[in-house]
Amino acid sequence: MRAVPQPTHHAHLRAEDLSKGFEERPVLSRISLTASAGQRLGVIGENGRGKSTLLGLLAGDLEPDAGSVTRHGSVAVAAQELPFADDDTVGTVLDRATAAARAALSEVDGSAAALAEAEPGADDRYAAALAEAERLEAWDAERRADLALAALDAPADRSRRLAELSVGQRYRVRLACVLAERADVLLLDEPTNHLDATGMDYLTARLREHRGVVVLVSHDRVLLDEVCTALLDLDPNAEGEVVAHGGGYSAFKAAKAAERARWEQRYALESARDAELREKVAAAEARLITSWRPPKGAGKHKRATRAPGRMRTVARRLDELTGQRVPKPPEPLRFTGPDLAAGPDEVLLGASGVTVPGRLRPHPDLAVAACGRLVVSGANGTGKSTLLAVLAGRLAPATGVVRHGAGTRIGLLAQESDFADPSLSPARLVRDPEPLRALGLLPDVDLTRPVGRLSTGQRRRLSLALLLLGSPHVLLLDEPTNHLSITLVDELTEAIRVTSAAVVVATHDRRLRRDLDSWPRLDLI
Ligand SMILES: Nc1ncnc2c1ncn2[C@@H]1O[C@H](COP(=O)(O)OP(=O)(O)OP(=O)(O)O)[C@@H](O)[C@H]1O
Repeated sequence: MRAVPQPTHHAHLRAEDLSKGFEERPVLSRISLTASAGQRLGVIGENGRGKSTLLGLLAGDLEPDAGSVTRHGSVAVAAQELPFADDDTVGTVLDRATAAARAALSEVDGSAAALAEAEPGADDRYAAALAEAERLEAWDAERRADLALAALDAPADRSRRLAELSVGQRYRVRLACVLAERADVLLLDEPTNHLDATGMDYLTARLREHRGVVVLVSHDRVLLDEVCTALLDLDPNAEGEVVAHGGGYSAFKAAKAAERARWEQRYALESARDAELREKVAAAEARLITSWRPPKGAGKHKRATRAPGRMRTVARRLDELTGQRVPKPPEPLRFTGPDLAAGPDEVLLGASGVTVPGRLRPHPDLAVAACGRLVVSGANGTGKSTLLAVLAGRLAPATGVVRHGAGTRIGLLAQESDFADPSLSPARLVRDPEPLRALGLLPDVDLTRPVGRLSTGQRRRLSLALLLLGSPHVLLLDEPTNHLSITLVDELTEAIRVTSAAVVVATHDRRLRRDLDSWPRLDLI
């Protein structure tokens, strides 16, 4: 008799003591987690902390150096980049996503035929096939996929080649398929990066109603708040442990700040106690050397020669105690926006009548004054990135004119960070690494690693650093929060609010839009 398939609520994911490193560098050390049906775990932490690596291990795409992962139920993954073959199409991804549903339907047909033939055990087989098809809502799989593709504004034409799609479009195709698949365990890496407001609402609703397990890596504070039942913080606490916090991001932020304050307080207290003890020991030692000289031949002489030994024992014991003390709280990377100049002209940048066929429709003219601010908004495909590329002079418009003020420096942070030679390190990409270090965007250890080995967020940090080092008078920021850690998003928001440079931001990030809601807006349609 065939086993009756497990219903979705038996979905379960368990990782025990997972460790993983690359090129002798430990990235994750002894991470354990458990997630059962109905639990939605957000994974957060600084860029390069190992969030994508953890998802890769949970998915079984990466082998751990130690530890194990147990999965109950089917798993669907949307990684930051979708690997694809040259001839893969939207249809290929859809077929893979609906394969289980199609198999379930064909089993229903096969077992129904067996039932009609009165084959032994056919009734059990038919019941199992029906249960599996119902669990997968298999009859509805194609329609669900179409709905998801439409809601996420992903290309629905089955014959479109993936190679011809943008990174964002490919991600949306993959995400739509993952959401339509009805897998038990969903593993999503930065799912909001390429979504507009409609897409984010759709994603949020699907995740909230998912009956299995969700593990998602995200910098999107609103998504973490609205979707997650717990957050796993990969930045270790005072005990060196990685722990999960119940609730969404707002609760976590408060708990994390309180924990950091306690850690700093404890460290200060233990350091003061330690210093006091050491002072006392040093003073006792000094007294011993300078003032206590018993006459030779006296019994006291033996005690005198033993005394320094005792002092050494005390000093050793003190060193041991120091080893057991709470470690110094790590100094987090702190990004401070550099002092950018306001620009040489009253109007630094202007555009009128600018269009690009198929990418950017007519829209109101725009003029960016010195110290000016502008938020560009619009659904996916309305041409925000195209407009920014045109404004930066990287793309020629088909109609209209773009005016750059004389001597005005314009810098663009594009959505994706591409580096021509991935073997070069950040330090080799600049003439002088010191200003790069001073920005506080990359730790020293990453300044000398090849760019191709850095994590996605670390590469985006580098792009941001290179942009700022050019001291632009106008900052054009295309989805600036994508791939960045939440801490840096907060710091960057503050920096662009106060900088003397003019700033144009295109973003779907709901929290950032709220933070910048006093800025003028240009809505593309
Ligand atoms: N294949 C690889 N070879 C060498 N180093 C790697 C490899 N994959 C990841 N790393 C390193 O492992 C660390 C963790 O990378 P990972 O992408 O998991 O981090 P992350 O927390 O997801 O980062 P981000 O927030 O920037 O996306 C980084 O220092 C990265 O450079």
